[in-house]
Formats: sequence, structure tokens, C-alpha cells
Amino acid sequence: MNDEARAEEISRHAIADDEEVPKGALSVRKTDQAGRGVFAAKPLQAGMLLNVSHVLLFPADEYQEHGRHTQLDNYTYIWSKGKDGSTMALALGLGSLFNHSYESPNVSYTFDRAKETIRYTLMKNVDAETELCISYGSGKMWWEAKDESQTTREDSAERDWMEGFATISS
Ligand SMILES: C[S@@+](CC[C@H](N)C(=O)[O-])C[C@H]1O[C@@H](n2cnc3c(N)ncnc32)[C@H](O)[C@@H]1O
Repeated sequence: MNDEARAEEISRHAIADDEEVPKGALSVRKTDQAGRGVFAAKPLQAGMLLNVSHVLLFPADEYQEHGRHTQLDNYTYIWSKGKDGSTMALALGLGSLFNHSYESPNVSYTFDRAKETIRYTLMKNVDAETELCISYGSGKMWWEAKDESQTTREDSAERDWMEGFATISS
């Protein structure tokens, strides 16, 4: 194989490796109780790569001082933990719109730290109109707090939700 053919082969694999479901396969719409959510627009097979979201990273000190007091705190993932706090990541695009399933998440996600992306993969075969949800972790979620000023994501049991190793078994 000459160099040109090899380069072509490599790039073909690179693209294939990142091939997401076609855009029309997913839709974003309002749910009854959780704001917007991501839905299958047609039947989808387990193993499909749903989305690769690039992330915007917030250094620990900036997030601690500003981000956590804003709407961002409903959306950010813990990207990495350091001794002075966690670097937080906002998924740019669809990744920010997956809701939490208490009972049966059908989407898993992994962090690609080298590429600064989060990859969302379907774990189960689903029918059209199924909501696609990840797991934010176990325990009480921050939006369930009776007095929101008393419960933050920091002390909620879900705090482990967005560490990026959530390979969830079905
Ligand atoms: C990462 S965002 C998901 C997208 C969000 N629904 C929206 O419309 O922008 C997380 C927020 O969605 C809501 N949410 C996610 N899962 C939920 C659930 N199972 N029940 C109620 N609210 C949920 C909460 O308000 C949470 O702070």
C-alpha cells in the first residue's frame, strides 16, 4: 500500500469511527416534567453512536466562583478532579439535553479527554418516540430539593453523575 492509499485508509477509518446516526434520527422536544429532552425519531439499534459533543471547559477556580451560581450548574459535567476542585465541562450541542432516567437509562456516555468530546452511545434497541436518557447517578437529584437553597449539586448524591465513566449496564 502506498502512502496516499494508506492516508486514505486511515482517514476512512477515522470518519467511520466517529459516524453518528443521521441527523433526522433524533429530535429534541418538550417532555411533560423535565423540560426539553432527546427522542428517537425512528427505531434505533443498540450500539449506535448518537452524538459526539465538543465541550467547553471551565477551570475549577472560575467555576467555583462563577459557574456554579448560574444555570450552567444544571448542565455541566465533572471533567476532572484536582486538589483545588473540579474542572467542569459543558457539552456543546445535543449532549446538554439528555435528561436523567431513574429506572432505565438507554444511553451511555464516555469522555474523550484527548479530543475534548463526550460520546453518547445507545445501549438498547428503541422504538420511535422513545426518550433517550442517561443516568446522572444515584440518590436525590438537585431539582427534587424542597428548598433549593438547601441542596446544591455539590451535596447531592448525584454528584458522581458526570465523571464520564458511566458505562451503564442495561
Ligand atoms: C442537562 S439538563 C437536561 C436538559 C433540560 N431538560 C433542558 O430542557 O434544558 C438537566 C436538567 O434537566 C432537568 N431534568 C433532567 N432529568 C430530569 C428528570 N428525570 N426529571 C425532572 N427533571 C429532569 C432538570 O431541570 C435538570 O437540571
